Amino acid sequence: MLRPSIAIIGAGAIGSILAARLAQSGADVRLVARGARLAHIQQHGLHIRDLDGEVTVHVPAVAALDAPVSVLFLCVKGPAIEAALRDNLAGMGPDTRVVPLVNGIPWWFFDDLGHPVRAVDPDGALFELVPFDQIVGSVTMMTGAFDEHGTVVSTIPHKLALGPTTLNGPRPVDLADEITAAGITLDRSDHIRPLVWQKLALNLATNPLSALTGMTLEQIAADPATMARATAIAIEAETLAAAWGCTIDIARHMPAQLAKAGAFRTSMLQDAEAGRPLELAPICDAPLELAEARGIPMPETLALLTELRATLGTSAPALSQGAL
Ligand SMILES: NC(=O)C1=CN([C@@H]2O[C@H](COP(=O)(O)OP(=O)(O)OC[C@H]3O[C@@H](n4cnc5c(N)ncnc54)[C@H](OP(=O)(O)O)[C@@H]3O)[C@@H](O)[C@H]2O)C=CC1
Ligand SMILES: CC(C)(CO)C(=O)C(=O)O
Repeated sequence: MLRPSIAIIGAGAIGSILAARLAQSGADVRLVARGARLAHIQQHGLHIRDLDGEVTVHVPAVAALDAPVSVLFLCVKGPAIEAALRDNLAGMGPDTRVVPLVNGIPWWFFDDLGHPVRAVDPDGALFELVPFDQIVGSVTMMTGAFDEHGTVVSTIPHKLALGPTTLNGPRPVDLADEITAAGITLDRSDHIRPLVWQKLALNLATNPLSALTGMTLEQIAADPATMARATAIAIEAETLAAAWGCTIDIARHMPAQLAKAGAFRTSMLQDAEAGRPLELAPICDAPLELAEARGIPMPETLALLTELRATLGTSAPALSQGAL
């Protein structure tokens, strides 16, 4: 049987793990990378250490796609999506399924708002670029971080949730075999939206706090004052999700969940430590925008974000485009 052609844009933590796992299982996969990372991957391959051990995997790596693929995974930070897509328009044909493995509120999430969420798609460019019926909804439930040798390290089992963006949207049917063959547990859900809200709540409650304090997830769980702050934000996220018609239950499970995650530095803490812009637009600004639209107060979230931005000052420009 002909296997689907898969491309992954973004050779960071998540893109590298996904590319390596898919390539190891014999998938027809290529990875779009840039700069020194592209040269390194072309010369030395991808180095991954996860629960199955340490491997070097050679994956075809290119600077840009030159022909349509069946499945296009976006593994870049939220604010980089538009440029990544524009650089790779040749990879997107009328049958390409686009799977954004990106934290926060996805740009396609509120098509029923009548206008895009400004924080994630300020002028509707993403709506224009990707036909809605080609998008597969997703939630990334895996972790990755580069160690000092350039190896991507992951310490939890790899898991992805994929599902149609709407009940009529494309189903990730032909992707399921590829994902599971790659040793990634697949949660195939016809109701991806509650999972997106659930993950958003976790990221909102932990990512900015970790970037502000430098704490790992288990350190947040172990520090009563910080955990209380995370819980208050998770409760605000629950109220927000409910205002948009979705019941989620995360705050009371969070201490145990964070303790179990161990010494993981969130992707936002990794960015803060590397002096990179933070992914504030989809994870923080978008929920605040949605809260404003429904008249939901989120004082704890707003206070944290204000403190984080003040701490970062102008030396680390946020990629956020939201009007905070
Ligand atoms: N890391 C984690 O544990 C988790 C991350 N996530 C989410 O997954 C998404 C990806 O995160 P992560 O892998 O950590 O991010 P990284 O910052 O590690 O990787 C992003 C990669 O995208 C590349 N990139 C950006 N723009 C382009 C472009 N135009 N063309 C080609 N490559 C491009 C970057 O290249 P360059 O370095 O040159 O900028 C970088 O290699 C984010 O939304 C994150 O929140 C979700 C769960 C866990
Ligand atoms: C692993 C997790 C859930 C931590 O908040 C994450 O998504 C991230 O680091 O961005």
